Amino acid sequence: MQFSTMSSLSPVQAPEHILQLLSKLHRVSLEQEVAIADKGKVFSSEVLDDLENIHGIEGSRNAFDQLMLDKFIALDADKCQFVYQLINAMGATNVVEAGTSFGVSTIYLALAVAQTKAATGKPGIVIATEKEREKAEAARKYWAHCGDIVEQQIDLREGDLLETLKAGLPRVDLLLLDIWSSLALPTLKVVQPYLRHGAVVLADNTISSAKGYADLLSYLQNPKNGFRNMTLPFTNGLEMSVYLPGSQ
Ligand SMILES: C[S@@+](CC[C@H](N)C(=O)[O-])C[C@H]1O[C@@H](n2cnc3c(N)ncnc32)[C@H](O)[C@@H]1O
Repeated sequence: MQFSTMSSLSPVQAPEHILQLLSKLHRVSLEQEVAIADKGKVFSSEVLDDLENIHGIEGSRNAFDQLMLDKFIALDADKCQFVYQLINAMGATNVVEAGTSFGVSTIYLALAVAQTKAATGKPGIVIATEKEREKAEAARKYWAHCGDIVEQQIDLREGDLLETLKAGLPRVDLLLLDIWSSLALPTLKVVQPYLRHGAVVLADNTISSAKGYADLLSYLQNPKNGFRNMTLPFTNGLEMSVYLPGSQ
């Protein structure tokens, strides 16, 4: 199979049709966010606050879900490339993605896991999660367009991830939290028992959404929970924590 790189600055190696799809999907995602968010980027806690002013606490959650139903809210391309690099650097083969949407970041995770599996000979899987049936269906179509190299690496669990991640997880090398901020800590607590020593946990937008992530950040920063934590200076922040229980 012929592999190309996204651009001279991207580390991602994949067949040309996948790189073209990724560029297109990132573009659509950014256009959607500019159209609905004042800051040109969707931060779930801020959008929810705005909707609460219109619909009240009760109605805002439903209005938020409706608004997000056709939105990608994809992880930024540079962050996706970083996760791809990290998976290859760690030799990570078991990855959990909390929040899959239309499956853009998942494609990077799958491409990287295909490579680490080939390099290490270990088994592995990308466990993806999405509660909206329509989004899951669309994600599967994009992955099918990518082909076996992507499709075969993914176990998509449809439904509420606080339920779907409760059982059947392997020893997890990397957890990507790309989910509404209020769900990040509950998700981490579900996955934490499966994290291997040295596992990496990433969470998106932790600078811009520091308020929404207050509980997650204080949990990660409390040494008794086993994490060593830092904020990477990507746009809006990307939290990187390494799970090293017993070493504090
Ligand atoms: C920020 S988007 C994920 C974007 C994706 N990682 C990407 O880069 O393309 C978050 C997604 O999480 C989904 N989600 C929200 N709550 C969920 C839950 N309880 N269980 C599973 N998925 C959920 C939303 O429907 C939304 O599609």
